Amino acid sequence: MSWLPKSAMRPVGTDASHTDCILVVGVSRPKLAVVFLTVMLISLFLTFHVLYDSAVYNIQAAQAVHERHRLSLAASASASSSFSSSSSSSSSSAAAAAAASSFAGGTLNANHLPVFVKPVASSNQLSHPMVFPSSRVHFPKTSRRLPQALIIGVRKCGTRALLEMLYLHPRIQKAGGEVHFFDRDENYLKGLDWYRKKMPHSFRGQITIEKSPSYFVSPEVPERVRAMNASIKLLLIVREPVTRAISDYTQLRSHAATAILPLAESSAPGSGYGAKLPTPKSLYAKLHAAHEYDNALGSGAGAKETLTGSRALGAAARRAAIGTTTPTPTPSAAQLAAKSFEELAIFPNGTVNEAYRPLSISMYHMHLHRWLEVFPREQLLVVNGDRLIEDPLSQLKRIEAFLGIEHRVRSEHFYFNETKGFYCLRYDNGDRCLRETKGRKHPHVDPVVVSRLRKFFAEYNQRFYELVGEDLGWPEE
Ligand SMILES: Nc1ncnc2c1ncn2[C@@H]1O[C@H](COP(=O)(O)OS(=O)(=O)O)[C@@H](OP(=O)(O)O)[C@H]1O
Repeated sequence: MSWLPKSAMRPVGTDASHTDCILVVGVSRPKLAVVFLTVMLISLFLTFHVLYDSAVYNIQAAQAVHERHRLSLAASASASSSFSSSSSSSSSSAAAAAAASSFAGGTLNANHLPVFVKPVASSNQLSHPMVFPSSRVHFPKTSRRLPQALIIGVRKCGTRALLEMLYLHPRIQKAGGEVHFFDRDENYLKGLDWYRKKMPHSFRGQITIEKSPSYFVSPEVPERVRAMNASIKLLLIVREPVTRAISDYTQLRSHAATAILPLAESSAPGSGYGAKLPTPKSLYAKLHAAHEYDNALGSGAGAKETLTGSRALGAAARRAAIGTTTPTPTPSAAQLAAKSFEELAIFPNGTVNEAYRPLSISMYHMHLHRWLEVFPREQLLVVNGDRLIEDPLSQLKRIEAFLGIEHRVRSEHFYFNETKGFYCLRYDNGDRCLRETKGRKHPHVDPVVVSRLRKFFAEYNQRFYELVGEDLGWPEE
């Protein structure tokens, strides 16, 4: 750029008395000017970036110190009052009711602040791990990532509680609902990109988890999961099989429908307890034939699981038409809903209706077998659902170790809610319990039937213990 000498300026027009003049500014080296301007813009951008950077860091650090402080207060309060449970639990349940849905309600809690916050050098040291040891905050981009871990089931064993409890950990991100990518063809055919878009945003280093309990019992799922990620970590939560079946029945009945396979009758005589155990293959063939029925039942939470009579009956009719099952008259959903668990689980001749869906899902060994044909045992962790109810922390510690993440979920994150009868979660922004569809009151079941079913399951359970290499100690009568 150069200034022209004064002589280069001349009056505009003929009237020299006017002072108007033209200043001509020329750029002698345009390329250099462009470079100069670019450098200016870049430094301007960097200045703003650093300012923004440090502002966000200060906010995060303040929040984390606050959270840490709050947790230590809560811990000391609970230690001193050793559970002011009844009053706090009722207020907590009110808070939970207000929270309306599941534990977290989808809001970010302080634990889910970016995990790269620099620790504060004080006694209030942040509990957030320092991923980047430098003195300034780094901003790794968030993106939607395919899950690195799956809760594959089992339905009614505490899959929702497990996911919400895991979400307490800052390294965990969860898919909000059940995606049913691998078990529903209409979703699977949409491809992995569709699935990825169903995942939450996560930071690098966080683990995304999805849960769809029907994955466990759907035959095509293990191969499909392996095709996506052969080293994925699998979480399987199980519960004492008879209790699980009763829970399943309770849920189905509460939706005014009850699961009974139309082909159940064909397996009635001599196929129940005391008869020769069916092979996993033959049992599985039956389940496979009833797969549509399973989908009609749904396997997720809440209303999705409602079995509409027409849909179930339609599936049964189609199967009958293509000859996959004995064409038996199908009772209406209302008739089924009116039946007791005892009637559905045990035939009048005293044998166990092993094709009754709530029972066949509880035959864990049969389903697990297929998973272990595809995945090595070390890639699967069996979580004890009964223990998760009584002592969630013990199970969460195992899972943290299995997932290779530091122990971050602490007893301060839980409190026992007397009203609900379950542990609820303590977030920085409030206490949350699972909604009322979790922890329903089970109907009274004749102890003779319970004992009969436990005997029936004893051998199946042994096979399951052998597969997982652990005895879960479920009662045998
Ligand atoms: N903390 C806490 N709060 C409430 N409920 C808890 C909790 N921990 C485990 N459970 C048990 O979870 C059972 C429901 O299991 P799922 O979430 O797998 O059900 S579903 O398949 O998704 O419908 C549910 O079964 P039911 O008691 O039969 O309703 C609970 O026993």
